[in-house]
Amino acid sequence: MTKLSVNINKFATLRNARGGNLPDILKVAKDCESFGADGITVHPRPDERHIRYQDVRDLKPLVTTEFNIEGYPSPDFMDLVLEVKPEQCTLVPDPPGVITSNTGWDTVGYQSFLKNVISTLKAAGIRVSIFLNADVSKVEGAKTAGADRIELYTGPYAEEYANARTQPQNFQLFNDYKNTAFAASDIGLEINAGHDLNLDNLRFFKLHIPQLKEVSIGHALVCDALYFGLENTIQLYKRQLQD
Ligand SMILES: CC(=O)[C@@H](O)[C@H](O)COP(=O)(O)O
Ligand SMILES: NCC(=O)COP(=O)(O)O
Repeated sequence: MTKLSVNINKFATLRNARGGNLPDILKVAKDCESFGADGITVHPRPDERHIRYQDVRDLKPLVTTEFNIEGYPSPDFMDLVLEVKPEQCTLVPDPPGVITSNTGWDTVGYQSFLKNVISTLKAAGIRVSIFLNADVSKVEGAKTAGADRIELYTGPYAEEYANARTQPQNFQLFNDYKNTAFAASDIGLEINAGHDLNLDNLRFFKLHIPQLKEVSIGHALVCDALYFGLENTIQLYKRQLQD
């Protein structure tokens, strides 16, 4: 079964809208775990518009499943991750101020930078995943940089999946995801995926990428929780991830 890591960024967005502590994201994280989440993901951004650096520190002793911290490896981010020591760190090439993540790493151009960052994280015992587009040509660079896993950036998949309902013959893009996943697993990289996954598109992805270890899902899951409740929603997502 593929693991579900719940990204709790959007709960922090709601909390920050009023400046108080509602919802309490520490309680949210604990509740997600007790409702069945296999992990908790956070993506502290430089402007701290949702998850704050202090949230990450406060979450660490409470999270009993897998803690996954995502972000661009700036000096501040690296200090935080090395202090908190999550089970997994997912490196994302986001420039500061981007609305949301929108591409994977150029593992060729950033090879020596990634190698350096990844060796530092791995020396601290942290598993490293790197955010990658569905592009076979970037897979080898992920391996030589020292990553343990890749996280397939599924934003374009989600967009194409929605269109493919009316024009399934146009769903060529999915071959790129399959080829990238198989090329990665052939050289010993494990496969995560995330971004814009939802209750419509998750099952198809899971069924066609059998190596899928873990997905991290936030935005759509939080939107669904408004209608179905958090516990039901987590169970609905988990059902999509069954073998
Ligand atoms: C790497 C990735 O795809 C996620 O972290 C996603 O970008 C969520 O971040 P936001 O909640 O800031 O949009
Ligand atoms: N790594 C992807 C993630 O954590 C959540 O992305 P989204 O579901 O909020 O688009």
